[in-house]
Parts: sequence; C-alpha cells; structure tokens
Amino acid sequence: MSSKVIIFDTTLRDGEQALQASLSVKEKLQIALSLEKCGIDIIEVGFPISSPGDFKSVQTISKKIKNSKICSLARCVEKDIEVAGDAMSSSDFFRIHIFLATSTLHMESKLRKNFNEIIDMSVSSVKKALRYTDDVEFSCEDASRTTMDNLCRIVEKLIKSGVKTINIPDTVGYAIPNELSNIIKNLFERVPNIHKSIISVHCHNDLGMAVGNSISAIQAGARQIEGTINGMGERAGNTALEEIIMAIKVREDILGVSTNIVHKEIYRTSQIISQICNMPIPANKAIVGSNAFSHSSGIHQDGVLKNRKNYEIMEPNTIGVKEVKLNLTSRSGRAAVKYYMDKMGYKDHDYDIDELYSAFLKLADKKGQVFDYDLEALAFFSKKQENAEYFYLKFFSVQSISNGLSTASVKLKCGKKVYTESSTTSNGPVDAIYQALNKIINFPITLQKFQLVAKGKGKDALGQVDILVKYENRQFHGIGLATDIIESSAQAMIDVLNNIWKSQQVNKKLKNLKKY
Ligand SMILES: CC(=O)SCCNC(=O)CCNC(=O)[C@H](O)C(C)(C)COP(=O)(O)OP(=O)(O)OC[C@H]1O[C@@H](n2cnc3c(N)ncnc32)[C@H](O)[C@@H]1OP(=O)(O)O
Ligand SMILES: CC(C)C(=O)C(=O)O
Ligand SMILES: [Mg+2]
Repeated sequence: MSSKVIIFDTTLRDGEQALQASLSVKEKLQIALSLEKCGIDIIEVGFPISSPGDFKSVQTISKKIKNSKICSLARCVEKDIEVAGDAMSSSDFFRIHIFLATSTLHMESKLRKNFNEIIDMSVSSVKKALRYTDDVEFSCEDASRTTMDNLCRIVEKLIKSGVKTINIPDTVGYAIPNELSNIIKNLFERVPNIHKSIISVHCHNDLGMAVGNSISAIQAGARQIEGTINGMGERAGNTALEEIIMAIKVREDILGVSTNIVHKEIYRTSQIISQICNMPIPANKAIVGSNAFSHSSGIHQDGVLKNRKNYEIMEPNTIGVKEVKLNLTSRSGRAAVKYYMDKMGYKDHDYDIDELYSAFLKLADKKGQVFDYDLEALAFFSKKQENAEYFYLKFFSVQSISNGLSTASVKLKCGKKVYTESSTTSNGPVDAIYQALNKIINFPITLQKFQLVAKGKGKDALGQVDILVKYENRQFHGIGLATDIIESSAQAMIDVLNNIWKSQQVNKKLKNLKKY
C-alpha cells in the first residue's frame, strides 16, 4: 500500500455550498491558484451543471491550473456528466466525480429508487464519464449509514466498471472514528478487487469528528482525504485539510504516511480563503487560528522561552507563520516581561524588574493587553507622564457624497496647542479623517491592519476599531470605541499616535540620560 496520502480539496465545491453568496469566477480562480501553490493534488472546482456561473468558473480554472488535477462533480444524470466533461475539456488531465446515495434512508425517501436501480444508474453513469476521462471517482453518498453488504456490493461493481477512486463519505457527520475505520477495513477484507482502486474518505463535522474520522480512515488504509481549507462546508463543515496535513506530518511516527503539500504555504492559503469567502477564522482554530502559536500564561511563556518544544508540537514557520506571539496580559510572568525588554535592547541593569512587573500588572488589569511600548513607558516614564494623553480629538466632521468623494475636518489638541486640518479623498471617510490627522502630525506611518467589529447587536451597537500601524520598524496598536464608526476609527488612530509619541519621549529621555 502506498505511503502517500492524496489531498483532495473541495473548498470550491462543498466549501462554497456553505457560503451565503456564491463566489465570482475571479474569486474562485484566485482560490484555485493558491491551492495549486500549496501543492494540493486534486482540486474539486465546482458542480458545473448547477449554474452557468459555476460552469464558467470551472472552464476558466481548467485553463489556468497546470500542477494540480482539476475535478468536477456530477450526479448520475447524463447531462451533468456531459456538462462536467465539457467544462474541463481544456485541461490536459481531469477527473469526473460522480455521486449517488446508497443508504436505505436516502434511496427510499430522497431518490425513491431501490438498490438494484441505484447500481444500474451508478454503473451506466461511470461508463458515460469514461468517455471524457479515464479518471473517474465515485462517491457512495451517505456511505456511513449504508449497510455493509450493500456498500461492498456496489463498490465491487464500480471498480469493475472502471472507477479509480472510491469515496466513502460520512455525509452527515454521523460516524465515530472506530466505526469509520471498521467500514474501511471491511471493504479491504470483503471486496475482492478493492486493491485496483484508491479508497477515499469525505467527512463532515456535525459531531466535531471530521478530522478524527479521517485520521482513523488513513490508519485503516484510506489513501485519499477530501476536505476543505479552514474546514468550510455544508452545515458544521468538512474535514479541515490543514489539520489533516499537519497531523500527518507531526505524527508521522504513528501514521507512517506523507503528503505532497508545500507546508510553508498553508497559512497564506488559509488567510486568502478566509478573506475571499468572508469566513473569519476563530482565534483558537487548530493550525491557522491567531492563537494557535501564541502563548498567554506566565508558566507557558516561561516554558517556551526556555525551550519552545515545552509547549509547541510544531514550529510555526513550518506552515509559514513568521512569529510566535507571547501575549502580555495580567496572566504573564516576569519571564515574558523581561523577554520583551531584551527584545527592545534593554539590559537587566537598565530597569528594576520587580518594580516594572508590579506596574505592568496594574496596567494589564486595567488595559487587558499590554504592548512592548507600554513596557518602555512604564519603565522610563514618571506616573504623571505615563497617564497623560498628548493628542486629543476635540472635534471632527465628515461628509461623504455619492460621486465617491469624502471630506474630513479635524481639530486636534497636541499638548497645549490646537490645530485644524481637512482632507478630501476618493477612498472613503476613514481615509479622509486619517489623512487630515496626518497632515497635522506628519508621522511616516503605514496602516497594516484595520478591523471593525460591532460590540453588541442593533443599530446603536458600539463599533470597536483595532488598528496596527508600522512606524520606523516598530508596530503600534490602537483601539477606538464609539457608536459612530468614523469616530472609533479616528480614536484608534489617536491611540496609536499617543503610543508613538510616548515611545519618542522615552527615546529622548534615554538619549538625554546618556549625555551625563
Ligand atoms: C452531499 C452533497 O453535497 S451533494 C451536492 C450538493 N450540491 C448542490 O446541490 C449544489 C448545486 N445544486 C443545484 O444547483 C441544483 O440542486 C441542481 C442543478 C443540481 C438540480 O436542480 P433541480 O433539477 O432543480 O433539482 P433539485 O435540486 O430541486 O432536486 C434534486 C434532484 O436531483 C436528484 N438527485 C439527487 N442526487 C442525485 C444523484 N446523485 N444522481 C441523480 N439524481 C440525484 C434528486 O432526487 C432530485 O430529483 P427529483 O427532482 O426528481 O426528485
Ligand atoms: C458529493 C459528496 C461527496 C458529498 O459532498 C457528501 O457526501 O458529503
Ligand atoms: Mg460533502
């Protein structure tokens, strides 16, 4: 049996079924290109009979993708198979994926057919598909609720009729790991021609077991895993491919298999797909969540700083994550505070760690998250200076008109003086207000992240804006909270400006100290 597991991605088909609005041709192509770069073996790009738009995207993607195999879905319906073959005709090698339900429940109450009719429909559809390609996959939909006798019977017939890949879907996410691996083992034991095909599984996550089920299927002999990036898909989603891929890599000692994936592309691919599909990734999502490689509690941070392996089972840069984050919160200890001070170039004798740590705890309890520049301010500012905000927004007004132009005016208090400026742009009111502020401050800053979330429900919910800005090779965070989202955007920028200003004052103070 091969030690390679084929990775079959269905983000553009099963994943897209979960979206509130279908993707455009351009968006689908962008996703397909990133999956190809990630080394995905087979990309299921659509279900071309379902709409002219889907046909067009399958056609477009088929012309562009060269290093992954393209695949399209079809029912056991002649027209579906014909349309799938036509849509992919410009690809040098492609797969047609046919499916038909085999469980008694689906046969009786959905398809209204008996099992003999199901076998006939399946075998004749395979024959039709073989006219377009020699690579035909067949899925016995709802296989995990199909009787073992029926499953063995139909699988044998399908392999005989030329199917190269037999897929065993857990369509409704009902199976548990031991059960799915028994189904695969039974197929290997009871179907005489089973070794002429590759056995695949396609799991759904209704009970949160899609990845566990897929892994147990690999252990029982499955050599193709179907799933989606970030686990997107019908209802609770599909097997999250990034989790399977990394489980295979990290637990090679037990699983003894590998994939063709370019691991360093995983994080990037996940981010692209999340953004295009407008499906945010939960912070605690395995592998690709923003917390997956960050450490928050003091004991873990201390352990990681002594030896990363204490709390990291894989290196973040394996999947393309550049930085491990140690969050500075009131759960952090001295080790993390010292780590950030070291990182900024301060030596132990520059500050008193016990004093700094107790000031840090007070600030962390008040502010939630603390950043490196906050530590600097705590270590080198007097109490009075530390709490003083240098910049303060006294007034703003914004006008957006339908030809696309936005004008913003601001009145900003800078220390003891007040300045007024305005700016007009075609990039919307937030950009207009940011430009007006920067006309006054004139800091060479680059906005790296802008995130707006509603805190609460309804029209009067508070809008929280979090921004990340780069200034002279350092990153500064800012938060703004107001019911008016333009105001919260402006407040977030002013928070950043105050943080930069404080850090400049620390630098000035340290330079002056060095003179003596
Ligand atoms: C488990 C899965 O994920 S399967 C894939 C699910 N994906 C989708 O359904 C997305 C795309 N679907 C569509 O665009 C449409 O449903 C279409 C174009 C496929 C069909 O549209 P319609 O012809 O209007 O049929 P509708 O969706 O209402 O019903 C599905 C029909 O397909 C039949 N059918 C379902 N599966 C199969 C199959 N594998 N082979 C043959 N017929 C099937 C159903 O029995 C039903 O037939 P009926 O109308 O004679 O009762
Ligand atoms: C079409 C098949 C493979 C499917 O998506 C399922 O059974 O979940
Ligand atoms: Mg599915």
